[in-house]
Amino acid sequence: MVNLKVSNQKRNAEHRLEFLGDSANFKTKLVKKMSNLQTYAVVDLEMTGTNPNGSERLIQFSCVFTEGNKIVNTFSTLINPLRKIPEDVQNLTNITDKDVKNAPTFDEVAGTIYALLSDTVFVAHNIELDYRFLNSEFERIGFPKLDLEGIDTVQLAQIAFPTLASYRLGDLAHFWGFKHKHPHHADSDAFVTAELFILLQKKLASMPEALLKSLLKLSDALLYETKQCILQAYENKRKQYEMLDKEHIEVEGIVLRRPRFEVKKGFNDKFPKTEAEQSRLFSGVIDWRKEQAKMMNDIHEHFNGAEKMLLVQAPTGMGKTLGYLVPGAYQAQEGDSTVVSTSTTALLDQIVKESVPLLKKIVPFDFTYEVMKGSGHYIDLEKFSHTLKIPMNNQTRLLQMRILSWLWQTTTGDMDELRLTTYRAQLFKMIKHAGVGSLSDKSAFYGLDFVRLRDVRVKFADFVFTNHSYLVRHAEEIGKGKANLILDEAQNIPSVAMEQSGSVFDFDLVKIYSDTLLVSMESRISFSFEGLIRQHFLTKNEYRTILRNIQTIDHSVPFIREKFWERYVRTKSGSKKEFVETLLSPNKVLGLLKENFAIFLKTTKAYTELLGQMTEMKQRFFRALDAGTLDHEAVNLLTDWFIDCEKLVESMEKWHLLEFSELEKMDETTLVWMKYSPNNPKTHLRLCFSRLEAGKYLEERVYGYFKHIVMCGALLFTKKTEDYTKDQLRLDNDVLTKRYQSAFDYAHQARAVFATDSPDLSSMLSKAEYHAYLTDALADIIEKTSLQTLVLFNSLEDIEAVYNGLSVRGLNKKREILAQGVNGTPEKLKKRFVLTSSKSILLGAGSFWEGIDLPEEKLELLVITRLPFQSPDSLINKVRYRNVQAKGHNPFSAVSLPEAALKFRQGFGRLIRTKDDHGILAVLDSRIVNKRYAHEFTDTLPKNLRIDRVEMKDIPEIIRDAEKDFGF
Ligand SMILES: Nc1ncnc2c1ncn2[C@@H]1O[C@H](COP(=O)(O)OP(=O)(O)OP(=O)(O)O)[C@@H](O)[C@H]1O
Repeated sequence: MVNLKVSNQKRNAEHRLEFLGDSANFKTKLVKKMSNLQTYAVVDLEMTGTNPNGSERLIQFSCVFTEGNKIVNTFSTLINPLRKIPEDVQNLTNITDKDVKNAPTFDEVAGTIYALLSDTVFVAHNIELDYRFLNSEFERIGFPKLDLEGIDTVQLAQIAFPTLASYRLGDLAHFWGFKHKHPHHADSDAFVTAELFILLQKKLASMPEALLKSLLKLSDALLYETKQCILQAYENKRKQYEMLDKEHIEVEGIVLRRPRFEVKKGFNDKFPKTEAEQSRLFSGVIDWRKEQAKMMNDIHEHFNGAEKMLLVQAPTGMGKTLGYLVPGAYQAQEGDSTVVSTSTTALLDQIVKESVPLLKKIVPFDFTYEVMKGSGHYIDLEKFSHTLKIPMNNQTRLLQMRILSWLWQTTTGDMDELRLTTYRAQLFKMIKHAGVGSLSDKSAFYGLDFVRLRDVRVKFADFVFTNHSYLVRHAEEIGKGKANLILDEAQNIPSVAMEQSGSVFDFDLVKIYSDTLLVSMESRISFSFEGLIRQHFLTKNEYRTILRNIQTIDHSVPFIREKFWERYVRTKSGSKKEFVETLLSPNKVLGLLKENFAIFLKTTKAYTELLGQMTEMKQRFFRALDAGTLDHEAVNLLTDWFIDCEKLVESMEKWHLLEFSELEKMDETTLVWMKYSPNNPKTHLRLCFSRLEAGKYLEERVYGYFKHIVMCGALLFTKKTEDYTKDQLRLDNDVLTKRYQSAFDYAHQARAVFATDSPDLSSMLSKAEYHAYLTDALADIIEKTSLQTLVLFNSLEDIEAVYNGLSVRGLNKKREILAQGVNGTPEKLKKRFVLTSSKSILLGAGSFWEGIDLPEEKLELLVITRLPFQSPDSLINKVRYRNVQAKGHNPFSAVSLPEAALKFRQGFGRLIRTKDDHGILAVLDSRIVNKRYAHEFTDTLPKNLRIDRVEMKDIPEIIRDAEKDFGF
């Protein structure tokens, strides 16, 4: 690293280069230039802030030069900004006022930097910020703007490695093990970016020519001259005349892996029952754990016995997943497949990414598995291929490039692999799979379709991994009467079954979408459907019938809505409630529709016809795109029209629930209700359907399709809730049950601290006050401790509010704070949380309470913000409670309290995952101390766990004390 000592003199460019004191290097540079070897200047800047108003100044400039994929020189200098560096920037960069006191000012080094960068290509991680900032600094002191080609390594990394959880420099450096001595220090950031840039160029060079060609076609959308990297890789490949390897196939410019069907080799290994056999099998991979071994043996025996059901209560962190996977794998040689269903997709992801690779190392034979999710998770290749031909904005083009690169690697086509924060982009609506039934066998992609291939492979798979919501809808096709079923966290399946059988018909959404379509179709101002008729895309008559069907829906759905409103909505003026739910019966709905029979029939006919017309139009559109018979405007118009029409059709999907035959089928176990805003007759009116009781549904539509079923959970029920849970799961009272002991020494591995003085939450004045209180409490803990922390919440709304509160205080600049729903999906956040090199804080709800595995230093402090009572206001819960009441029980003590206590115990279970693990639990809700039911929660915790009960202000102190005990 060259450290500059500069004089105040202005120097000319030649002078400045000599000034580097490395003239030999300068000469070699010139020689290389002449031989056309491009020099890249990989730059990183640190500044007093990022405010774009021209008030911020540079505090460090660093640059690493690369040529031919090698680092050839480096340059770095601190810069005196002639002002105070804000505290948070000093913390982030570790550059203090003292460090820059004797450094040169920008005026003094500007000439040198300018000369150094001339004739190079400017490379940066987030080029927009660095290039613009540097140029505005030059302009400020009277230099001309730099006119360099530029490359952005963020975009290149997103294309070259499309499935990473994060593209932040620190995370990428950590992922590849690049040395990053001082993150957020420009010299080390520039060095790491240079290493990354070299890696990215190598990755591009490894891509096949056909893929590079398709990427190149879209690459005008990239920032600055980032495209050049793709062009260069493509040109090099073209010169090599390399054929596409046998593993891949190209269809219409999309490079895909050739489908492979693994032929299973016969094996005949006996299930290891004894400690000696098991220890031999596990050796070098996992430990032999007594209780886990017992569980394996019990499940193996169950799979080979006569009983259908087995309940397994295995304490958290015991290794339940391998406890059922090992016997499942051995069952494959009996010709049985094992279906494993988890309660969330985050847990599904965890099994596939973490437990399956372990299992592969343990068992001495190979096994196959398939993951089953709803078809909407998968990409429809035909649809994606069409989007490549349609005009798109730059953001979408970048996404398409990432998808092209991902398709070169993926074997599943599951878009979750892309780990995007949201899948809300319009592109995903256009390319998501709508099920095998929606495919055309004439498509060039038909034989390669991911969902079709998955459905073929699943027939031969030894394991099928799915989640409860997919299982309850597809049990017949997955189980086929011969598979065994493992229900992980089985206590959750009744509510999933209830939810899945539920549907909503939103009258007003239909009206919104039909209005939008009519505006575009009836418009005479802009280019309209007449243009399509002129281009012979459709006839005038076809246009009229499509328009008529949409108009029918547009008139008659609101008409029926009014009938429901007039008859059943009871408005109470001054009601504070945002929404009211009114119970109806299927019979009442049927009666009202019968009174309006003619209009109901007309709507059904229009909807059915529109569905057919849309499919026909789509096929015609794709043919026209291939033939190139439509002009640019027509393509745009139709693309928008299809998106709007798709929305209308989707909003009408549940219309079939109003079919008389459907309504007549509904018995007393189906609940129908209306949901509306009582104070505003103009807001959405929704008709909701749901099952009241899950047991019958599970018995008929799930259990029947499996040979043996194992229901697992940490604590499926307590004495008090046993009857209720068994009733919900439709289990006999004397169902075979196995319980296992925990192997952890909680007295030495964990500590807990409870707040005694949190305000009574029910009497707090507003949500905002609760959020402010919680933000204060958490900020205090975050500022005074430095542990890897998971904070559990009961709602995403609370997470967002607290995250914003912590950010306003600047805490997210000191520690990485990951917030579910703000920074990404649970899967993505978990990966970031586990990979991150610094001690971060994760704010999570839902799946973070149960099943998520964060061993040892990956979780040191667990904060429970509030006892996890479910909202009693949702109609489903109201009805559940009413049913319990009707049976003579108190709903609070019989359902809501025990459910919350079990969830609380699950949450605590995240803390200790191995024998060497240590952790601290902090509960910020003083109901766990003060309420008469507090013991219901504490009883679920290990008996020998040390618990301190202190005022909120003393909690950080206790945590620090425990921190010392555990040697964190
Ligand atoms: N025999 C073993 N030896 C060492 N590590 C193990 C063994 N069995 C499992 N593990 C590890 O222990 C951790 C906990 O396992 P698992 O995720 O199956 O927990 P669990 O028992 O299902 O708990 P929870 O109910 O909280 O989900 C995992 O990291 C797993 O890889």
